[in-house]
Amino acid sequence: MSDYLTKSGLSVHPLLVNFVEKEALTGLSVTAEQFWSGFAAVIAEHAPTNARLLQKRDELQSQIDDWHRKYGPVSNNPQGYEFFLRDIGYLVLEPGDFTIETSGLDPEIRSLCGPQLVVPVSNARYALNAANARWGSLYDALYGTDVVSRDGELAPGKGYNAARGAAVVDRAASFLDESFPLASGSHRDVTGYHVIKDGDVRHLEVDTTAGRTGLRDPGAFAGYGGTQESGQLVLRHNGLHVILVIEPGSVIGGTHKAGLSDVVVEAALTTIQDCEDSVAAVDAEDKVGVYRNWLGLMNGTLVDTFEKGGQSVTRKLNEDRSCKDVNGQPLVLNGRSLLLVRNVGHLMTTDAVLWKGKPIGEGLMDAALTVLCAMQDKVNSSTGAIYIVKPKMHGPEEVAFACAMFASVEQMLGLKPNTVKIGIMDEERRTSANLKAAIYEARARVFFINTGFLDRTGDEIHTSMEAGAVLRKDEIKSERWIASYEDRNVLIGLACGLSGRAQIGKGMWARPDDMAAMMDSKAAHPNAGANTAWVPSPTAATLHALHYHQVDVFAAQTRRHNQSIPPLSELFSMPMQAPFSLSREEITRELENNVQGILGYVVRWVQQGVGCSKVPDINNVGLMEDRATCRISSQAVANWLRHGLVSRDEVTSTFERMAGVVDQQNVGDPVYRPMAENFGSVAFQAALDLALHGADQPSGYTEPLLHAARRKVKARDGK
Ligand SMILES: CC(=O)SCCNC(=O)CCNC(=O)[C@H](O)C(C)(C)COP(=O)(O)OP(=O)(O)OC[C@H]1O[C@@H](n2cnc3c(N)ncnc32)[C@H](O)[C@@H]1OP(=O)(O)O
Ligand SMILES: O=CC(=O)O
Ligand SMILES: [Mg+2]
Repeated sequence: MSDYLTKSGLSVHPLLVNFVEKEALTGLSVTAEQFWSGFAAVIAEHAPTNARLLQKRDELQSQIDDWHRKYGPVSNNPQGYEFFLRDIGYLVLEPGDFTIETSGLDPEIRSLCGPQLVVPVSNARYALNAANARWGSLYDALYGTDVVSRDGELAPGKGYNAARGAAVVDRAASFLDESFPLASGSHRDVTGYHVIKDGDVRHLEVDTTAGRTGLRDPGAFAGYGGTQESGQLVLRHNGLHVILVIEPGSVIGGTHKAGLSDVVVEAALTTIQDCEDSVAAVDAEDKVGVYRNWLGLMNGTLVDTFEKGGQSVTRKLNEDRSCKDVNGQPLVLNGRSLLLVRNVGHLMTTDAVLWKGKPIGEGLMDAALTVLCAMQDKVNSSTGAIYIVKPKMHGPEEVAFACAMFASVEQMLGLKPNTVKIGIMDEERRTSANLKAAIYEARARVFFINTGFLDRTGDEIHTSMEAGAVLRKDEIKSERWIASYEDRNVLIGLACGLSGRAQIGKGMWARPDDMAAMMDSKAAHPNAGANTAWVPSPTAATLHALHYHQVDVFAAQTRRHNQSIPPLSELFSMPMQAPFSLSREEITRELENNVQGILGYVVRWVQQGVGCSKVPDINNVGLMEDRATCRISSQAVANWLRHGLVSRDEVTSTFERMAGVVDQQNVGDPVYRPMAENFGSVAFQAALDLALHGADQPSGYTEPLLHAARRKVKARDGK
C-alpha cells in the first residue's frame, strides 16, 4: 500500500501511473490530471452498480438452487419453471421489434464475412502474428496440417516431400476451381496466367493445356502487382481477396506449369486481442503488460524479437499490400486484421487501483485503459471506431451497465458518444434467455453478438447445479439446449437487423491440430447465417476462410430471416442424465479426462502465467484450454460430486493419479515443476479446489481461484 500513488483520491500502483502518464497519454490532448479525475469519477459512478449486479447474480442463483431442490430438473415442471424465472426477474419482458442503430463500423464488421482469430494479447509474438493473419498462405496451411492426408507417401517427413507438395497444389486448384472457375477447363491445367490490357482496362486470360480461356466471372479479377513474368494476380469472391503468386524462379513456382508458387488468401478479417480468458493477468504488473501490447498494436510500434529455428526473428505489424486495380489505379489491400479487444467481465477486482482503500472492478479499469490506448490508433479502424468485446454478461441489465460504463469513459476522454462499440458475448444463460432485450440495451453501439458456447456450457451446468447429474462433457454439447441456443442467437440477431449492420458470430474451434475435422464441420457456421466464427490460430483462419468462399453468408441470412425462433422451453431443456445410465468405467474415464484437462491447464497458468495452452485430452488429442474450457471441466466434476456419481476421495485420488500423467506430458519443459512430487503445491491445490469447491464459485468461474494461486506463486518466487 505504501508505494501506491495518490491520483484524484485513487491509490494507483506506480507501474500503472507510469504507463498512463508516460506512454498511453502521449500525443493525446487529455492531460494526466483530466485522466485521473475522470477515471475517479467513472469509478465513483459505476462501482456501486457493479457490486449490486454481482449481488443480484448470487440472489438469482440461490433462488434457482432452491427451486431445483424442491422440484428437481425442469422437465418435472416446465411451465412452472418459466413462470418462476419471470417471477424472480431472471426473465424480463421482451422489447417490441426494433433495428439496431450502430453506425461508423468498418466493412470487416458490416459487410465482409470471414474468420475471427482470437489471441492472448499478453503474448506479443502471437498478438503480432494474429494481427498479420489477415493474409495466409494456403500452400503452407495445407502442407502443414492434416487437411492433406499424412498417410503413406504423403507424410510430411524431414525435408520437403514433393508428393505432398503436389497434393497441396492439387487441393488448392480445387479451391480455385470452386471459387474462381474458368470459362472452360481447370486451374489444374493452367500453363500461363496473363493480364491483358484492353484500352484502359485489364482482364485476365488463362492458357490451359486445352487452349486459351478466362475466368467464368471476368469481374472476379480485381487487380495485379509486379510484372507479367513474376507478380501477383488479385482475385475477389464474396468480398474476399485471393492472390495468385506467380514466381517461376522460385522452388515451388518452378515446379508449376504456370509458375504459381502460392495461393494467398484473405483470412482473419478480424482478430480479438484478448485481455480475458486466454491471459493470466493478476496484478498491476501483468495488467500493464497487457495494456502496453494493446497500445503498441494501436499505434503500430509493437515489435517482438525471438528465437525460431535457431535464428533471431523480429516481428512487427505488416504493411498494407499495394497493387493496381483493373484500371491501373492504386489498389491498397489492408495488410492487417481489424483488431477488437476483449475486456474482462464484471466479476473480478484489481488492486492496481484502490478506491476508498478497496480494489476496483477490473472491468472498469479495462474499459478506461483499453479505450485510452485505442485513442492512439494509427493503423486499425478506418472509421475511428473502438471495438470492445464484453464477455460473461448476465442479461440485459448487465449489458446496459457495460454501455453506461463505456459512455462515461467516452465522456471522460472527450470521445464522441458511441465511438466505443460493444461485442456482446452471448455466453451466460441469462443473456441467451433475454437476448433480444440485451441487444436492445446496446442498440446504439452493438457490433456483434457471438455464441461463446464454451462459457455457455459452463454456465449451463452451474445454473442448474442442483437439478441433477449432467451428461458427459461431449454429450452436453450435442443436446437440444445448445442447438436452440445457437439457433436463437442467429434468428434473434437477424430479427434485430444485424444483417449488413453487425456481425453474428459463432464459437471457437478448440482442436487446433485437427484441421481436417474443422474443414468438415465449420462450414456449418456460415451456412447457419453467421458472418464469422472463431479460430485458434492463423493457420486455422487461412483454412476456415475457404468456407466463406463456399457459402454466401448474406444469402444464408436472407434464407433464415423468417424462420421461427425456438421457444424458451427448448433453451431450458437441460442436458441431464437418466439415473444410473453410466457404467463405473465410463464414470472413471470421464472423470480422468476432466481432471487431466484441468491439471494440464492450471499448472501452466499458476506456475508460468500462461492463460491459454494446448493440452492433450485422455485420447491424446491436443485441446485448446482456456478459462472457459476449464470452467466446463471443473463444473462437470463439481456436479458429479454434488450428485454422488463420484466421491470426494475418488476426485482427490484421480487428481493425484493424473498429476503424474500431466507431469509426463510436460517433461520437456525446463521451467515446469512436477506436481506428483508435491500434492501440497499451489498449482495442484488450485486445480483440486476448482473441482472440490466448483459448486460454490460465482457462476462456476475459475478466475477467483486461479488469480489467488498465481498471486501466491508470484509472491513466493518474487516475480
Ligand atoms: C472460449 C474462448 O474464450 S476461446 C478464446 C481464447 N482462446 C484463444 O485465444 C486461443 C488462442 N490460441 C492459442 O493461444 C494457441 O494457438 C494455443 C495455445 C491453442 C496453441 O499454441 P501453441 O501450442 O504454441 O501452438 P503451435 O505450437 O501449434 O503454434 C505456434 C505458432 O502458431 C502461432 N499461433 C498459434 N496460435 C496463434 C494465435 N491465436 N494467434 C497468432 N498466432 C498464433 C504462434 O505465433 C506460433 O508461430 P511463430 O512460431 O511463428 O510465432
Ligand atoms: O468466449 C468464448 C466461449 O466460448 O466462452
Ligand atoms: Mg467465453
